[in-house]
Amino acid sequence: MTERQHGEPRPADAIERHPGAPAPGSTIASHYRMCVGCGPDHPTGLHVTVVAGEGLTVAGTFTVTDDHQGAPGLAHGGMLSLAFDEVLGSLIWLIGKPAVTGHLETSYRRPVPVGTTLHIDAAVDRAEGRKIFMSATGRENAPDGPVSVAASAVFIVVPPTHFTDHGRPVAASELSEAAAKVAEVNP
Ligand SMILES: CCCCC/C=C\C/C=C\C/C=C\C/C=C\CCCC(=O)SCCNC(=O)CCNC(=O)[C@H](O)C(C)(C)COP(=O)(O)OP(=O)(O)OC[C@H]1O[C@@H](n2cnc3c(N)ncnc32)[C@H](O)[C@@H]1OP(=O)(O)O
Repeated sequence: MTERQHGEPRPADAIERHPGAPAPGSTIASHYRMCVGCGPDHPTGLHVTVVAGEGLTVAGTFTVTDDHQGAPGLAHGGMLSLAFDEVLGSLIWLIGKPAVTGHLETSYRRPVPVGTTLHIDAAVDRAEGRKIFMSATGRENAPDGPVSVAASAVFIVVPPTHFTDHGRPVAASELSEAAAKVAEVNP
């Protein structure tokens, strides 16, 4: 193998859709019922929904409510960042490897009023070793609406034991089928 010169970018590793990934057009189930990003049982969470796209892409939605305000009537930037973390994080179900957010950058382009539905398109751009580089855009009220927020992220692939080593014991009923499989929780 030829040695890389100083400053020469490392070649990207191949990264592909997992054969067991949810089919394009199908909903990616919330991984944990009380997740503040996607959990259906969280009283004030974002209730983000995500649909698998073609290749390594997903499309998510987040509707801003009074629970998500920073300035009166406007979404808090941290909540918008959370929505992006959630949608970007759901790409792991297409790759079929557990990964956690290492770095997340959000660029706020327009204020997002309460009542807005953000349409968030996210994609895997490339991989380098355990690092997965991703990006996303959030558009106002329609898949082709104006871009309100853009984000990029580096997720790091972790062993499945990451969640059990650092989290708490969990019952399969709290997790999606896919998450229970990752966490190796028996029903
Ligand atoms: C929540 C799940 C509950 C249910 C459990 C069951 C199953 C669930 C399965 C999946 C979860 C499903 C969905 C989740 C969806 C949405 C949630 C959104 C995602 C999150 O909300 S998740 C929480 C926030 N997140 C964290 O809680 C991470 C805390 N942190 C760490 O746990 C470590 O910090 C770690 C593991 C990141 C790295 O530690 P490490 O020791 O394994 O890695 P190491 O140092 O060897 O680095 C290896 C290579 O990554 C590069 N690297 C390292 N850190 C980097 C960084 N920060 N930025 C850029 N690059 C970084 C190095 O530079 C090196 O690169 P190179 O190889 O090129 O040198």
